[in-house]
Amino acid sequence: MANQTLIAPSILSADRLNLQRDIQAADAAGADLFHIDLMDGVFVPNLTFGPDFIKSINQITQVPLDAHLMVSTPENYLDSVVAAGADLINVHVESTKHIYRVVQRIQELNVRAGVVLNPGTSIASIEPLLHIVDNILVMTVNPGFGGQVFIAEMMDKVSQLAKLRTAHSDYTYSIEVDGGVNEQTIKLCQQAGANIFVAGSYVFGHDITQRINNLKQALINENS
Ligand SMILES: O=C(CO)[C@@H](O)[C@H](O)COP(=O)(O)O
Ligand SMILES: [Fe+2]
Repeated sequence: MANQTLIAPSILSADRLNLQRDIQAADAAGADLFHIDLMDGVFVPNLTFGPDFIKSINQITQVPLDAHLMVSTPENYLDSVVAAGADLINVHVESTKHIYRVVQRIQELNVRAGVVLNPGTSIASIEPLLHIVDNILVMTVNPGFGGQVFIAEMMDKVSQLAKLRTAHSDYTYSIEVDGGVNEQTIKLCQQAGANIFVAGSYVFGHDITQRINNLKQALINENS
């Protein structure tokens, strides 16, 4: 996962009444990771899924699961999210008083630990964590909802994180982007240095196979 290029469909935009159908279509189309947004209505003004939902998804796919925790005091959910089958857990810096401890706890549970930067959160806020985190998720929209417009200014943050990793041999994090990713914006993200690409409304509610192919193709074309 560290340097692998991964397409991560965000379940938030899948059809809730046909979730299994949508997930299995994305799985068959070559989804590399499923991104699951947990929102508690406190850290962000929206309510979504809990750990039981992750467990259900885990039962219908072999694709690894990325839990994006938009909850206050995420430490209360770590054990249950791991037990539910998450392979990567991303936690917002502002959601806990003890971000270092939260990262350590996720890693103790043998799961990859990521920190999330909101559009208004700087790299400086996670500087003491850069040598221990497995992933950094750069929000390219404000957290809480799918279908928002990509904030291109966040590409500076992505490229700075990529440069810092090159300059420090002990920094091994992957770089993930989340929000407003489509067949155009994914190219900007890749050029800036991201390698995990979350896409919700671009993938679901459309021809899922075609949309995942478009994202992969955009990356292939960038490489060639
Ligand atoms: O975390 C979030 C939103 O808070 C995302 O994961 C969204 O689900 C992305 O949706 P799109 O912007 O791709 O529609
Ligand atoms: Fe997300």
